Amino acid sequence: MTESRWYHTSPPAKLNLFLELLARREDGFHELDTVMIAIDWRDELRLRRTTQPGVRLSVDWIPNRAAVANELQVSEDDELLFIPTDGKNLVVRVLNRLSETLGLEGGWEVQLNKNIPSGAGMGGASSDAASALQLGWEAACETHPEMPASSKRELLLPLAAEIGSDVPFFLGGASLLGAPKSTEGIQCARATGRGEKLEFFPLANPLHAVVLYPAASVSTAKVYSRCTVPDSPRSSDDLVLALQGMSAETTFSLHNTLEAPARGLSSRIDPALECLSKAGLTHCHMTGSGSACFALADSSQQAALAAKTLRSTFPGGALIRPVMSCVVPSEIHIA
Ligand SMILES: C[C@@](CO)(OP(=O)(O)O)[C@H](O)COP(=O)(O)OP(=O)(O)OC[C@H]1O[C@@H](n2ccc(N)nc2=O)[C@H](O)[C@@H]1O
Ligand SMILES: Nc1ncnc2c1ncn2[C@@H]1O[C@H](COP(=O)(O)OP(=O)(O)O)[C@@H](O)[C@H]1O
Repeated sequence: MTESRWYHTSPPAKLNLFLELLARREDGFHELDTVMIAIDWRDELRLRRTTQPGVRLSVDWIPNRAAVANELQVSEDDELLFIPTDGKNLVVRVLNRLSETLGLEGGWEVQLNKNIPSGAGMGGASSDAASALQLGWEAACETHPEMPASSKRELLLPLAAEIGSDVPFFLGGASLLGAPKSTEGIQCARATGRGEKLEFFPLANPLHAVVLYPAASVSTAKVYSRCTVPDSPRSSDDLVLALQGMSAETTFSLHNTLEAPARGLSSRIDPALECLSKAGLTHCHMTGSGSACFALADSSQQAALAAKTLRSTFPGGALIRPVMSCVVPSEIHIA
């Protein structure tokens, strides 16, 4: 077995523009209707195949742990900065499963540099896992040229869904069908089921936003456990049409049913929503199971200015960034 070259990409985060519970399932999960966009707040992931078995993962923060701790106003060993490097990391888990599925000898060397806050409702772990799947496939094809490219979709999609509800979203749509990237322009998806059943669609216009992570970790399981399925769930139909520029309505509304229970679990979400609203931004909501919140801006300039103002006015530690919608999956480069 030979070693491969280094493959790298920049896993994007996501925002849930809409999230509604439809039913509680027998397996303890909920049937969802959610609309997700990928945003250009990115981790950095590099990997190669090695002759040594197992997954050797090293993790650091961008630009460095001390700078991120300072921005969050926490110590460098605070729980907020903890990222597992063992089998609890979804990157390790997905590469072990890929090796098993493809019957690969040897192992993997991985470098993960975090930018996306962990446990923020921004899908950082799920996105890293999807990128590791994509890079792992490319590296495996280099050392095993006999692998049929046609089997990529039927092999990777089930693995992604097994690792987490949001992982399939970050694999993207057309790219798994082998369509050339340029024909994609896909930046949004409606997800149902646990979140793994996806309908990708193009945004009529790029979305600009400010994301504010208020230095608080919220347990996804606890948030869901405090939710009740509404008698008449809202539908994302109108939003999906509006995002594609296919609605007669000039305005649209966003919604996240996990927001209320999450606000009861963390006192940092209300001030985040309030400050985003006072910064002249619209559609202020929490993403996913939180604690990160976002608000839409009319342009990248308005988003940059609002983020700058918020960094000087928001009380306590936070990561505050202007962001823009982007395509999934992210570009793969070979070093
Ligand atoms: C909330 C969302 C919204 O996009 O993302 P994040 O906020 O985590 O980014 C997802 O539904 C996160 O899905 P997933 O990645 O599977 O959540 P996990 O952390 O694996 O699940 C933790 C727990 O959340 C509950 N859960 C999760 C997904 C789902 N559709 N229904 C649920 O009830 C289950 O109790 C599960 O055991
Ligand atoms: N690659 C990873 N990056 C960040 N957190 C990870 C990763 N792999 C596993 N985790 C664990 O997953 C949880 C956070 O997952 P993450 O996707 O960042 O949260 P959310 O889905 O709420 O945005 C934490 O418990 C963290 O320890």
